[in-house]
Amino acid sequence: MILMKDIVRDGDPVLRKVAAPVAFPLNKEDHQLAKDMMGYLINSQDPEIAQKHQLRAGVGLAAPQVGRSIKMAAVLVPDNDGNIVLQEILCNPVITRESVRPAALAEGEGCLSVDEDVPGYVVRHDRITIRYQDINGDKKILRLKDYPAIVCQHEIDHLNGHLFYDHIDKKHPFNIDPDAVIVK
Ligand SMILES: O=CN(O)C[C@@H](CC1CCCC1)C(=O)N1NCCC[C@H]1C(=O)Nc1ccccn1
Ligand code: NI
Repeated sequence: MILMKDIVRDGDPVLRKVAAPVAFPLNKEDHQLAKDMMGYLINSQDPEIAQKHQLRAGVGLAAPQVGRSIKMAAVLVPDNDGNIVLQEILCNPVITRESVRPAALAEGEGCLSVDEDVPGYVVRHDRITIRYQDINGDKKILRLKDYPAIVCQHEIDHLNGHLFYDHIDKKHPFNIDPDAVIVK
């Protein structure tokens, strides 16, 4: 079971590396890691389990955040009513298309690997197309917009050594294109 103590924090170089592609079939260790990463998200979104184990609720987790520099991330994305709209293990994900139109979370972003708050709009793309392989190595395509698109961009960033605050305008953190979608 992954706990907060297993989550690597900003300053550790692993968070700034470009992670290595995963090979299929996944070896036992990487297959178990995928299960454990999704398990963390499921546990963290259950108030009782999260409270018991002091887990910060998360909607995504990338392998570098648990010290493994491989291109694998788990996403478990609820809508505002708490219904799961995206549950997937993204292996070797590549964003093949991205809208010109920007989007940002109204509340800004945080990261389980970044303990301090960094205020400001994290400017991303409102719509993206992702090509990836699932846990079995099957090639998949995802076309996403708004919140699920933002979550996946945050996770794919981790696999390429980027953190959310890299996308905040230092001088004008709350400046954003008037055409941007502000996602609640
Ligand atoms: O790389 C992955 N991470 O760093 C975990 C992050 C990923 C999200 C941040 C913005 C887009 C993706 C994460 O989930 N959070 N960031 C820090 C604390 C809050 C938490 C969160 O947004 N929780 C949440 C939201 C809705 C419903 C349930 N829980
Ligand atoms: Ni993160």
